[in-house]
Amino acid sequence: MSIVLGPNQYGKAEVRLVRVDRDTARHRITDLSITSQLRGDFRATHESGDNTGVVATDTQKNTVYAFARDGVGSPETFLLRLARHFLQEPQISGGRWLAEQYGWERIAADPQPGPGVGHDHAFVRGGAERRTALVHADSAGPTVLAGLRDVTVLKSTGSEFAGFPRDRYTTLPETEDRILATDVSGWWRYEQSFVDTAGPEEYDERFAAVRSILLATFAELHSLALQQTVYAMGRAVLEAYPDIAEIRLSCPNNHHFLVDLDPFGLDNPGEVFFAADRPYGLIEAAVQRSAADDTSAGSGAPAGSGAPAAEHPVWSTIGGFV
Ligand SMILES: O=c1[nH]c(=O)c2[nH]c(=O)[nH]c2[nH]1
Repeated sequence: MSIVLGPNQYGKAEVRLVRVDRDTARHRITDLSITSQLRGDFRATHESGDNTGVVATDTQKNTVYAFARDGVGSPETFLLRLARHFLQEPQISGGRWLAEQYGWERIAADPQPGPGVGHDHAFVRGGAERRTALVHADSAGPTVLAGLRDVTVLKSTGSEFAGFPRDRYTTLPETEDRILATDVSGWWRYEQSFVDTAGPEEYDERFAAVRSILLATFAELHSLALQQTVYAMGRAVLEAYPDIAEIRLSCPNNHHFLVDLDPFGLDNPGEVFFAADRPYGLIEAAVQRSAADDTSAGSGAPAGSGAPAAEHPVWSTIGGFV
């Protein structure tokens, strides 16, 4: 029997970085949690504790803070900068750099705030929502994913669920009018053409645009199933942006059950709900370009087959849909 070291990576997880841009009196806050993980030839440290090639996780953390002194830019460009830096070491052949960004809004300084106003240097944290970015680097170069997590949305009508099979365990009534609520999380992958040319502004603008498309589609589509809504949201993003190769979405179905008010002699015409927190439906889907349209490397399916492209290696670093 021979035992060998398999795939491995190491680094510092969840480096909390808050950067204040204070070049004018109107400050800007960038609040990030960054994880840096290096891959390469680290057999010596695992097998014999020889740390000659090990860039300490503490050094990785310090590099994050030192680089932030020059400004962060967008999460994507900051991670690309870290990746390029660490890849200069010959023993490092790749890695994975992840950012989660928390949103801060300006506190309204005026009781009747208008657009573009708000306090210069006092902020309130947004909800659970985070913007995410991931740079995965290997011998093929860097791949960039952008995403979001836990964007909580609800529509109070415009959603049905009916036509599903019934067996002896089925109790769910069919409904033509229900609340549809979810926390949208997902990742999308930029084509190399976008990564080669985009700067921080392009990443920021694109993030905002994709988020808007996801929300508008959720709002506007009359939903016959959360599955239909999820697919439509992803589809709308790919239709709007040819340089987004693929998007993966994960959406819990945050059930709102109509409360039976009959025992109290009351009707309930879709007005009083119990918001359950678990169990919840979990609807996940990748929305892809068919192999014939996919221009990225590694597309394995036969051209013109209408089949999805082969799985890009970056997805194995996510460990699921998000
Ligand atoms: O949109 C839905 N999709 C389902 O698959 C499902 N299953 C269920 O019980 N409720 C719902 N709602």
